[in-house]
Order: sequence, then structure tokens, then C-alpha cells
Amino acid sequence: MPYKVTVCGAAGGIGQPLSLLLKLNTDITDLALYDIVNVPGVAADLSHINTPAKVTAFLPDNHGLKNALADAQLVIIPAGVPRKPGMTRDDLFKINAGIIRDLATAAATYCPNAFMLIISNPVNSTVPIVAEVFKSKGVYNPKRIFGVTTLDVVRSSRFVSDIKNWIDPVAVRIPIVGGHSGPTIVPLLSQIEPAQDFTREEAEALTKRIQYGGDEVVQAKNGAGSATLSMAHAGARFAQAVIAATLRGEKGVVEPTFVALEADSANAAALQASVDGLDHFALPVELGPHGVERIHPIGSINAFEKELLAIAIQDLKGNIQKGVDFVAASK
Ligand SMILES: NC(=O)C1=CN([C@@H]2O[C@H](COP(=O)(O)OP(=O)(O)OC[C@H]3O[C@@H](n4cnc5c(N)ncnc54)[C@H](O)[C@@H]3O)[C@@H](O)[C@H]2O)C=CC1
Ligand SMILES: O=C([O-])CC(=O)C(=O)O
Repeated sequence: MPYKVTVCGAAGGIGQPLSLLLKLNTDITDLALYDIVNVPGVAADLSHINTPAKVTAFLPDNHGLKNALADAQLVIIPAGVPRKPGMTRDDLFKINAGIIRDLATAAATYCPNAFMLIISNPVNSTVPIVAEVFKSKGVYNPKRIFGVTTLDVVRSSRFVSDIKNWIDPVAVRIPIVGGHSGPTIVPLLSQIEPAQDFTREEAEALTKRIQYGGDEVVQAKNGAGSATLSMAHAGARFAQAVIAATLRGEKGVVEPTFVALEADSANAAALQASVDGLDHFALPVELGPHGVERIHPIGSINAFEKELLAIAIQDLKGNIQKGVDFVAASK
């Protein structure tokens, strides 16, 4: 069965290793790589790998974006600028918001039914931007738009195994809820599988490391960007989860991701009430043939996690509104 995936920002620090991992995915038959620079070389290089996907490069000229997106079933967007030391993800808004708005406008026009996986920061605002653009084009389906927060999940599994060193980091699962920036990243360590006990000191230190894991990489790269290789792994993992549920019909595929809560219409009101009325939030999402199948509630959490959640909700309100306002002001 043909399955076309388009990567926008494919020549970048994330785009290249992500495209490599996607090229190794034998469910994908057509890998369209779009960027404003350097993408023909990336595509030529990847096209020599002996896996089924046909790799094609697109630059903006000759209707490149239109041709890259046409008939895509899945679109992954790591386009835009990364952080330098001292910056917050929100500092990227002024450049990345316009890039995401324009790519979303093209996707809403040329592949309105594709699953949209948004990596570009600030995710807490770029996902609402995509949603608002799709609404304005009359093609909005909240089940199909995802903010990729998988790196928080990947990191947290690894960081837990650093302090409880007999735990297999591949097997450990921690629901990460909220959003994708500092205090909006809320790891629910009380719900870790397999079950673990943490002292309050351990929980505080681990939570801080998970919330600021991105900063560790930004500082280590010292001006040369932010996480790219771990992000490529995380992006490929989330893409595979979507492909498994939507193309292969696998059941029980659950990954935390930042989504519109209305995507689970049966539970939307209760979910929104649990996060002070926010319309977007990262929660563990069960994926199904149409994308979001069911959004898991926050569940039972301890006093420390309640404190974290209250802080996250306050920040997220502003981040989400900023995205909505940006699209409204662009009209
Ligand atoms: N969601 C997450 O967990 C993470 C998100 N990120 C974010 O991902 C984004 C990309 O990061 P990197 O790959 O390190 O940056 P990068 O600068 O290495 O690559 C970005 C690519 O986007 C391309 N680009 C710029 N404008 C474009 C447009 N209008 N259309 C298509 N392509 C365009 C650039 O030419 C470049 O190749 C950043 O915003 C970063 O903050 C990074 C790590 C984790
Ligand atoms: O920290 C950054 O700017 C990139 C990112 O989102 C992450 O690594 O989680």
C-alpha cells in the first residue's frame, strides 16, 4: 500500500537524521523531503539506501512545497530555528510562528487529511497555530494534529534508569503531561511503569532534569543548536506509533502528545475541566485508525504533581493564546 511521508525542514539538524530513520522504515513507500536549502544532497544521499521508500527532494521553486505535500498521509515539521544558550523556547516564536503558519497553510491546501506531527518550537504555541490555520481553511480535524513531545518521554525513561540503574530504559514508561517547555513539562513519576518509589528529593531532582533536559543539550552544544539526534529518534518513534495505529490497525498504541482535547469528543468536557479549561494539553493518547482514539485522563497524582500541574496550566494558557492570536492577527 502506498504511504507517503513528507518532512518539512528535512535538511536541518533534526531533519537529516529523522529522514534517515524514516528511510529505514519499510512501511513508508514515498519519502518527500522539503527544505529551503540543501535538500537535494540529503535526498540523493538517502536514496542510495536499499529500503523501499522512494526519496524525493523539493525546494521552494517550481511549486516544490505543493508537490512535496500532495497526497502525503503524514507530514512531520522540524522546520525553523533552534535555541542558543540563554534563550527560552518562547524566544523562538517570533521566527518560527510565521514558518509554521505558512507550512500549515500549504498542508491545509494540498494534504488536508494528512496526520500533522509538529516538532518546531515552541510546541505549546505552534500546535495551536496549525489548528487555527486548519480551522480557517475549513479542514480542521483535531484527531490528526499532534505536538511531538516524545523526546520528554524518551529522556525521562533514560534519566530514571540513571538513578535506578537496574531499570531497563527501554521498558520504563512515564506519562509526561502538560506541554513542552520547562515548567509545562510535568512528569507523573507516581504513575511510572514498572512501579517505583521515589523520595521527595529524588522526585524533585528527576522532575527538574526532565523539565530542563533540552537545556542540557543546548548548553553542551554551546551555540550550535539544540537536541537533534535524540529528537530524530523520538520523532521517528512517534511517527511509527501513528503509522502502526493508522496504517497497520494496531491496537493499544499509546504515546503522550500535545493535542486538542476536543479530539476525544466523548471525554473532552471532563478533560478540559481537569486542566482549568485549556483546550490543548499533552496527555497519553491512544491512537487508532483515525488518529486520536482516546485521550487518557491525568488520573490520580500526588501533592507534588498537583503543584507542578498548577504551574504548567498557568504558563500554557499564555502559550496557547499566543498561537491563536498570531493566526487571528495574520488574517
Ligand atoms: N519538539 C521537540 O521536542 C523538539 C523541537 N525542536 C525544535 O525543532 C526545530 C528545528 O531544530 P533543528 O533541526 O535543530 O534546527 P536547524 O536549524 O538545524 O534546522 C531547521 C531546518 O529548517 C529549515 N527551514 C527554515 N525555514 C523553513 C521553511 N520555511 N520551510 C522549510 N524548511 C525551513 C532550515 O533550512 C533548516 O534546514 C527548532 O524549532 C527546535 O527548537 C528541537 C528539539 C526537540
Ligand atoms: O531544548 C530545546 O530547545 C529543544 C527541545 O525542545 C528539546 O530538546 O526538548
